[in-house]
Amino acid sequence: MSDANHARRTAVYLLDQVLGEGRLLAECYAAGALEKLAPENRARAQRLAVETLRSLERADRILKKHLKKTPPLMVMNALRLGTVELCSGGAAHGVVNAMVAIVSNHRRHGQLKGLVNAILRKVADEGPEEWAKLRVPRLPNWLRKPLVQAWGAEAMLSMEAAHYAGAPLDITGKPGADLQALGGVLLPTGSLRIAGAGQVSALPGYREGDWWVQDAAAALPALILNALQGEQALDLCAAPGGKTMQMAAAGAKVTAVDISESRVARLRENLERTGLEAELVVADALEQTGQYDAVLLDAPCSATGTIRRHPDLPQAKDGSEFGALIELQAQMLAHAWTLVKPGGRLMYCTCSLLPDEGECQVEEALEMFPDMAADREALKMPGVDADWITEEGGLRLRPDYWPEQGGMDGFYMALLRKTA
Ligand SMILES: C[S@@+](CC[C@H](N)C(=O)[O-])C[C@H]1O[C@@H](n2cnc3c(N)ncnc32)[C@H](O)[C@@H]1O
Repeated sequence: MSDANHARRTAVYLLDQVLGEGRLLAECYAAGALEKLAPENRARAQRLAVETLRSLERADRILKKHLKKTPPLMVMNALRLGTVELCSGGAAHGVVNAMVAIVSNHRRHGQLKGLVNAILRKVADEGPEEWAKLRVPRLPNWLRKPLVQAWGAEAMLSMEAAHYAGAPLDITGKPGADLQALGGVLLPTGSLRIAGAGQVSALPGYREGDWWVQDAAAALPALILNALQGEQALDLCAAPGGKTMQMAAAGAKVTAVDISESRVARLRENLERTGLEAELVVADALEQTGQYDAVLLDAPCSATGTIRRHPDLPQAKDGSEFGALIELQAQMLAHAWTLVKPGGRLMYCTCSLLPDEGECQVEEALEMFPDMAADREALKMPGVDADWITEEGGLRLRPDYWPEQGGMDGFYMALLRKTA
């Protein structure tokens, strides 16, 4: 099998895992799904799976016309991948033959190769023209409904357009690092944005540890917390460490806590590459003790703010985990508050679009703790629209913000000060 077909076959496997087993792509990669591929083919398989998931609704609409009944999932996914490739400029001959070969090699479904051939030939003829007329893919209803309720139908369509457009590469530089060789655009909040970056580890300054990958929205919590030279800072739920590195680079003495050993290993690698220092602790944030000037809690959440880069999430999940996450966030926020020195501050944030994981958590904490006050002034900075500041005093970011610059991740953050 050619390299390209190997990548395609792996992409079909990844689609089977996401759509059949409810697994996230990151879980599949961690379990070794890409191990047998050469590095350039890994990137190719990932890109094919991600593009197919992002365009799933469009592919299904085109295929529906040609299918009398839904074939087994593996065959359906091969058809989906073929359709996405054909409708985004793939050469008909190569794509059709590849998908036929992949299905014909399958132990149980090999006999359906004729069906795949017939359907993809039709798609090759008619699909590309139809594709352009189809609507921007919508989120599945389990997620669309609460988001429409929170932000309205019009905002939902803008967010879906942002999800479909995908995300550029944003990086955070070490203070004083010369990032000119990277090109890109300096965003008003200080992140550097690079379109069509290619392989990250091949970019100038990566090996030297001059910068790290971090969405512009994800860079704001540590900027707003503003841990200073010599301050004791605690990063709860820290891995892979974007915010730990920001605080360490600012000169704070950082303790970084995360429950996942493998994710802390990634955090350690990131610190080694960038030459930054932090004390690393593999533990449950709820067990952490001590008193700190600045605490950052990037609580585990639905991650619904990251769909631009993770289109697998709405397809693999169904919302059944939300209740437990919301409860855990409330517990973590209350515990984090006990770790803040009088006169100190807590940054609470989540990469979620759901108010239950952001606005509501802070609203309830403000009611519960009389010594807690939300600092609105700290949220004002170039590039941040005053309208994004919320009633309870947090900052709401959405993927449809900064549309001309290429959007941003969905995020919520609030800076909570403890009265001395
Ligand atoms: C949103 S990610 C953190 C991203 C990180 N702050 C950054 O900027 O790179 C959430 C993290 O919470 C960690 N986590 C989940 N439950 C935890 C717990 N009970 N205690 C500590 N960490 C936890 C996960 O392992 C995961 O690394």
